[in-house]
Amino acid sequence: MARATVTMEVGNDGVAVIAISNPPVNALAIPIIAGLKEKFDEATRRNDVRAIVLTGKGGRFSGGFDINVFEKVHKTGDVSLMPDVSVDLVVNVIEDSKKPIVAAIEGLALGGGLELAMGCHARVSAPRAQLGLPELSLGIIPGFGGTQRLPRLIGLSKAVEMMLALQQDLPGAAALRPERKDPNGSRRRAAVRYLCATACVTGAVAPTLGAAVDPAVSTIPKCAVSCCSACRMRCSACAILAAEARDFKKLVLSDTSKGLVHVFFAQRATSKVPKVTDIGLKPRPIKKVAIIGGGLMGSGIATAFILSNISVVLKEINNEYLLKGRKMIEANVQVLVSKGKLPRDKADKALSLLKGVLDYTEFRDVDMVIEAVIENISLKQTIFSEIEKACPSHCILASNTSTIDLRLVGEKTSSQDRILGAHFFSPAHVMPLLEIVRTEKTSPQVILDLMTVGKIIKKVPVVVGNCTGFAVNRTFFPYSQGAHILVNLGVDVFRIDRVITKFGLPLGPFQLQDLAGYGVFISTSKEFINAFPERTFKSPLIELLVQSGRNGKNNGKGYYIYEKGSQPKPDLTILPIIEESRQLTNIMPGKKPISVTDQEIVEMILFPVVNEACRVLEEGIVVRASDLDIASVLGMSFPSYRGGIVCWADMVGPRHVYSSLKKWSEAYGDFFKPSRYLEERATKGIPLSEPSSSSVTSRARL
Ligand SMILES: C[C@H](O)CC(=O)SCCNC(=O)CCNC(=O)[C@H](O)C(C)(C)COP(=O)(O)OP(=O)(O)OC[C@H]1O[C@@H](n2cnc3c(N)ncnc32)[C@H](O)[C@@H]1OP(=O)(O)O
Repeated sequence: MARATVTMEVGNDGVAVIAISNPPVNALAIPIIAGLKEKFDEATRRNDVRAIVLTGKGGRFSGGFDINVFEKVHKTGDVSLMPDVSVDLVVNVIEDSKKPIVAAIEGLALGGGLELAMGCHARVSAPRAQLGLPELSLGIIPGFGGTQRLPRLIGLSKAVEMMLALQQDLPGAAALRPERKDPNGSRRRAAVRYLCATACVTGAVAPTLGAAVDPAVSTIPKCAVSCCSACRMRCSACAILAAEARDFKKLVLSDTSKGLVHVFFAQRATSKVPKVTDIGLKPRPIKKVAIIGGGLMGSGIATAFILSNISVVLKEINNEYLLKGRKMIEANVQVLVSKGKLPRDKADKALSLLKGVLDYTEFRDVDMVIEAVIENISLKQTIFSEIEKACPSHCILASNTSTIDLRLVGEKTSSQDRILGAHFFSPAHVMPLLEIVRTEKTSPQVILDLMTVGKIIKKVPVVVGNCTGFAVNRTFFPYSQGAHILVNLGVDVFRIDRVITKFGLPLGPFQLQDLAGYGVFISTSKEFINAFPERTFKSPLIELLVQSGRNGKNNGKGYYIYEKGSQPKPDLTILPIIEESRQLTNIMPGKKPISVTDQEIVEMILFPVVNEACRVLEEGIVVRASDLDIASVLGMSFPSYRGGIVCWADMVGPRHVYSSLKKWSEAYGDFFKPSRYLEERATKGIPLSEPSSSSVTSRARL
């Protein structure tokens, strides 16, 4: 591993070039901060140094403060692990230096990296460099003076936009002109070449922070904005910097930051799959993809590929279906154009990469096929036998099934080594998760190829094992089951949805069922009842709703009424249907509705999900617990600031999860029965996320 160092070279012209070297992103690790102080002190002392340039090696200025330090603070609770950079280095050493200091920015200057640059007397930036203060995506505010210096340089409103990541790309040559005459003007003029940064300013990440939901999250924007306003009011510089540092440290210790930092590392860990990414394989290029089935999923998948410049052959069984598929793809692309996210010429180029077909002739030179037809085993088996013959021998044969065992899908072929699941989430061109399902026969090369092309189409691929519902749907199956139990125990449907959205999920379980359509609920329920009969609850509610002519959003009538142009409204005419369901299930103790708090509603719905996650972990369906976290955030929209399902359960405490489930299983049956894994971890006081001694190692060691 390359060593983190800071170097200094002094030229004959008297310019000292101080360079940060900490690949891959020149993060400001503790030794780097110490090294910077040392080199700046030396440059200040030396008589042969007349001016200083601060830069980063390897084409990147700096990706900011070392996020690993936050992780250590979260583990230890010791905030003193973070050095005082704001005053100690940026003000006392850099800003107050008698010698002019210029930051030379290439590649990226993010977070603390940009803050260092802003402490310099001037900045020179490559036009395409990525500048941003993305701290909010980690649950914190900038802590090295960024809330003060950025507004001075680019104005308050742009600065706030950047910090809140409301505006991802400011115009390319947006000059970051000083808002007012700077008191350090003489030193600035003395700088060798004073240029305002003419950079492509990018808030690096557009976090979905759910600020309206979590009080801890909403304090972040408040802190950032109040620090910026203080700057505007020209409060004393030291007082403001102290306030910024205090708020920064307070936020670092919050659960929100813990969750978001965990998600940052969890997402990156998904790229490391033992015996796939660490055995020297090189990904093969995927230039042409065939998609079978132009329905909602198939057309979404096709959209994702053409938008990333990959040619798609879309196969349907007749012209009518083909036309429907094409129209859906065109509509997907058009939405992006209308929202200003895609220029018209790029949209036309993408659509030109789409070719509709009714037979397999075009399959002769495709690199990958993704089957996206209805969930029917024999139909899928026939298709896989046909594509095995029609495609070249290197071609990857993938299925977008969300539940069917992949060994069955490929049973009638002799190509099991190149068969795997490519499970996209609806809408496939929008949702970022790609669940890659491998069987014990899938070759590592094929997994690596799909991971690579998955990233090209801007997905986050998570490799999982083969079982009913795979990792994500299996883990979250109890989500709707728990909600149905609660309703049949007498809890109000709309209250459940309200409580769950307040917790941070975008939709409650019943609105989600309305959105997905009841057919999906009925067919997946069947699969799970077959696979796990001892822990499924058979609610008659959906069938009663179907009998009453409802099919959710599809026909405008479900738990809610859907009318064009207005928000879904609770439909109180379903109350007698719910009553009928309660009569049939007859699970209310003493025939009276149970009384529960909002917290109990959340826990009775989400603890069974945690319980299933425990089984998924025990069976080794995922490589590491954090893969389930990222899958829950990106596939099921679990709030990222809670860190994902397992991380959240560890924060809540496995003991509490276990004892609650045990109590409910005694009162309401085996659906709540704690799994062996949960019981063992809760009893021994081991976090659910900790790898078992026999399982693969954690992110840090991979
Ligand atoms: C006090 C200050 O105000 C506080 C701060 O500065 S907080 C930090 C602010 N900076 C950030 O949030 C930037 C975070 N990083 C990123 O957004 C992206 O990594 C990037 C745009 C810099 C580069 O993206 P990309 O080229 O796709 O590489 P990516 O895979 O994300 O990262 C490469 C490696 O660098 C690591 N890394 C990136 N930024 C890091 C950071 N600031 N600290 C520590 N490690 C970092 C990643 O964990 C990854 O490690 P791995 O290879 O072991 O998994």
